Amino acid sequence: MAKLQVAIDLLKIEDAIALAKKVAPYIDIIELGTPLIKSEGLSGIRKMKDAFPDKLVLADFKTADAGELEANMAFGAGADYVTILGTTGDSTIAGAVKAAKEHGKGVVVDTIGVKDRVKRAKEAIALGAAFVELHAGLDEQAEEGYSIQVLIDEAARAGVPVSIAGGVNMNSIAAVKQSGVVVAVAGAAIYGAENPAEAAKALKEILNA
Ligand SMILES: O=C(CO)[C@H](O)[C@H](O)COP(=O)(O)O
Repeated sequence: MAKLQVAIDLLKIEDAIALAKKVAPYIDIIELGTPLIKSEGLSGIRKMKDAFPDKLVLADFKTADAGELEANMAFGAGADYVTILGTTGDSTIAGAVKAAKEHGKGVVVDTIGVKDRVKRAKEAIALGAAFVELHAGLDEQAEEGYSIQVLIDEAARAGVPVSIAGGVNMNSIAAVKQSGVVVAVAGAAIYGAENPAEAAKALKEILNA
């Protein structure tokens, strides 16, 4: 069954933890978004893990270099997963995987900016990534003509464990599930909802159906 990951793109850890408290019953992975980590630092990861010791916590570092060092920083602060950019060289991913193995944690490779996401996903899994995020970032989503369908089609033919991020919401979640993802990532559809708990519950119900 696909997991539900909430991407928390807020800037204050107190707000992020308050949101996570509302949605936790329906969420498998709590993601500290890149802006949140830049705003709050490693202590934000520690605070989130301390508040939710039974949840998987993902630090969306989007690391571009020094993979082993940065992954060690994330895992040392309590993260269960760290993201590494797929546009980096293989050695950066391999370094992060080495750190993940030492900590018993996982690396997620983020395909933001990658031209051939399916090809890179296969390479990243071969390097030891836990799963690969087929991702259209906030800027790409804002571009004219963007459709999450591209990611859904790629997930269906990837043949390796992938998540989808970039516009997962009530309109797309059924197709996202159908594509065979291991994780569906929802940010604005949850943190921007009038009732985040209801939004997370509704997404989770479709994933579980
Ligand atoms: O990592 C991110 C941006 O780089 C976002 O958290 C991710 O794209 C989620 O997007 P959305 O709010 O559309 O669900």
